[in-house]
Amino acid sequence: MAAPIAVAIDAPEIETAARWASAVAPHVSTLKVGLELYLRYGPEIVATIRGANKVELFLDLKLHDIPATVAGAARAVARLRPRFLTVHATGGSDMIRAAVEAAPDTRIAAVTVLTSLDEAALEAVGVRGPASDAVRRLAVLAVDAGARALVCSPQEVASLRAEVGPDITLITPGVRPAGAERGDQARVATPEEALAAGADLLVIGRPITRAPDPGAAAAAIGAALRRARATAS
Ligand SMILES: O=C(O)c1cc(=O)[nH]c(=O)n1[C@@H]1O[C@H](COP(=O)(O)O)[C@@H](O)[C@H]1O
Repeated sequence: MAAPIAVAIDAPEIETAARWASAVAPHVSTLKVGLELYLRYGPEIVATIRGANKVELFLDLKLHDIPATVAGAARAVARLRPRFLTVHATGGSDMIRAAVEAAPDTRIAAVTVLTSLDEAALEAVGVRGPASDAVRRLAVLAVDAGARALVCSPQEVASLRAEVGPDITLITPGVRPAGAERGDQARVATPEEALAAGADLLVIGRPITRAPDPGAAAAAIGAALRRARATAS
């Protein structure tokens, strides 16, 4: 079974993206296309990434605007039939609901607090207290507005699961295998920790795509997750 991993295909050009996609697709459930590729290539990149790869598509555009504009944007990309589409939860209830209504066949995933932000960075933008408090507040707001998926760091997954129940898909970037470079991620955990905490889908980019052999890196993390699952059950 493909591992519950969304590989972030954050490449500067389409040829590299296609190479990464075909290398990792046999090992993972999902491929994620984000702003870097979508803003350069638009729907063409979605067709390329899907190509012959049997994977779900995660379109990570992190929409954040007034409700009417987000509705229009969500409608524009809904025809690409992504499994997931991200919006920023801080856009508020009406904006999230507008996205949900505009893309009924897509799971709108509300990004709570970016995994690159630590407590000090949050305070600098006016959010006081632990990141987990803001994550919880935004998660409840997003689910009440109809979002069926949430993006948070692995550090908040266990408490969010208790808060929102089993039916909401919990997606965690900020995943770093032991010893991997953290880069710009602040709130991180290993793949095994994220899974044990209750994440449904782990977003992993550079630890896979920047490895000497991305296919082997994806396979190795997938195998580690299967071992962790077998030990836990
Ligand atoms: O929405 C996301 O996917 C996302 C939310 C978030 O809070 N943090 C975050 O890193 N991401 C995305 O997850 C991916 C993480 O990539 P790596 O840091 O290379 O593993 C990037 O494509 C980010 O855009």
